[in-house]
Amino acid sequence: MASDSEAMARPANLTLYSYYWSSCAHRVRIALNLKGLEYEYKAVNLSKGDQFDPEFEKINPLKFVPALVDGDVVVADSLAIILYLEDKYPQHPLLPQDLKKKAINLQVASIVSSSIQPLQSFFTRQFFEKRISLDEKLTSSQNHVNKGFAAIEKLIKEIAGKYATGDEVQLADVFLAPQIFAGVARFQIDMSLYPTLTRLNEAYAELPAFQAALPHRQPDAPSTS
Ligand SMILES: N[C@@H](CCC(=O)N[C@@H](CS)C(=O)NCC(=O)O)C(=O)O
Repeated sequence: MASDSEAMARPANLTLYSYYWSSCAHRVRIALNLKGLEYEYKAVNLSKGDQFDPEFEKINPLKFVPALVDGDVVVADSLAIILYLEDKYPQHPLLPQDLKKKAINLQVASIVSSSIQPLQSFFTRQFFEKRISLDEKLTSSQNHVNKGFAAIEKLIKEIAGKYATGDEVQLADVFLAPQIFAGVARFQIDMSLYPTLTRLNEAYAELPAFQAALPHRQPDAPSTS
């Protein structure tokens, strides 16, 4: 097994299957940037149905982005990918040693990835497409995002420093930044309800690793001109 220093020294051979607008892929882009890992970006155009291509299905049988290929390792699902990166590339650790802080980081990541994003997602909204109106869809997404944000605000209010669980950027931040971005850009969430999250979001905007991961900075983002 490679030691930590070997893993850090070895140039990575990483390919990320991503879609610029995917909040799940956005998380992985931040983690890769924080760890200083270069990667090849392979766009999977979700609006055109590229996720259903049989070639992509070989990479992720669930037909979702993100998926990561690292040499002979193929891993899908943002949390699994980021925990894999954490083990293999320990530079810029995303999980603190402190057990309480570590638990909160995992809890925030899990709230975002299982109790917010799947309920607001394109897939769920598409299922309801013909059954409920556009307004009802937006309200439903907003309710799920607000429920999750209210819980996270309470969870981290006392423990937050410059970032969600202290003065280091950790896993919770990697999951929060894309969810806040999606909350504002897609679901018009009133962030004034969440002063801690608002403050954190302002701090994320200053960080190059977060800036470079933004949807409009990706190679498959539509040109604005
Ligand atoms: N739990 C998975 C969820 C992945 C997921 O829902 N991906 C969305 C984009 S954020 C997707 O690929 N949707 C395609 C579709 O609904 O067909 C993760 O965190 O990676």
